[in-house]
Amino acid sequence: MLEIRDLTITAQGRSLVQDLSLQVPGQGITALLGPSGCGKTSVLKWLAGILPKGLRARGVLRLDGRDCAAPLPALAYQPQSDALFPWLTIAENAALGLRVGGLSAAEARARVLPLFAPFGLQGSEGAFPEALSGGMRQRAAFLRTMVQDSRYVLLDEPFSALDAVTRLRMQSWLLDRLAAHPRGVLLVTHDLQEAAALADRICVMMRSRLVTLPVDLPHSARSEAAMAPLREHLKSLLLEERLP
Ligand SMILES: Nc1ncnc2c1ncn2[C@@H]1O[C@H](COP(=O)(O)OP(=O)(O)OP(=O)(O)O)[C@@H](O)[C@H]1O
Repeated sequence: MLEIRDLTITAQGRSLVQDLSLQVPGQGITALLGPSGCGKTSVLKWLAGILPKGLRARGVLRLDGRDCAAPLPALAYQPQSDALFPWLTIAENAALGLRVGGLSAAEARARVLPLFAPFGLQGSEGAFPEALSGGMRQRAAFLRTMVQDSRYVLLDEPFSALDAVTRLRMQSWLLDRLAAHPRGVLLVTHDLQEAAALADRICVMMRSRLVTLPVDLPHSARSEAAMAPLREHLKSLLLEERLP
């Protein structure tokens, strides 16, 4: 279990996140929703140990019941921007996390290349990021994150640049991958449909509290109609939060 306790993030004395406590179980998807600017990305950056200089944080991070400090090798992080290195090929970018983790170039390449076809990236192994569309770059960044063996994965709007069909494909790939290799995912998304389709629990960041909603229905039973009441509930929570 990954736990955040009483996290407060401030910028120039202004509080962005106030006393947030959040748990991410070691299996399944925890979706994190909230109005734009409520601090979701900042929470992920704090977990990843890369909070920008202008922000200050106070809070406790616990892994399996022990206090610890970011960055943790147990966490892989995919930022909102694809953060690919322009001077590396897509295959080299995709293999980077594994290389940092200690694999040789050949071993890392052997792990990432089989994923190029399911990710719709076949043929672009030797290309540089500037030659790819935004959606392709986002998939390359997703590949780089998911191919790592880390126990927890932090995903900041990983499918936002994808067209509807590719997004469904990647979401389905993620569920299959998690079924085969269980790990804990913290997924920041603005997409209520995505949260309802994927998450095992949904956390909504409100100004004064965090609302956590378990989603118990099996993924196979989550038709749009079946999930409509949950989406409406989420929508009303988010609309309520926007009121003055
Ligand atoms: N480096 C920084 N210095 C000062 N303020 C910052 C900095 N980074 C973010 N902020 C502010 O912190 C607040 C939270 O930003 P953050 O990106 O974490 O929110 P978010 O919920 O992820 O937003 P979105 O959903 O739009 O991506 C915003 O008001 C933002 O302007």
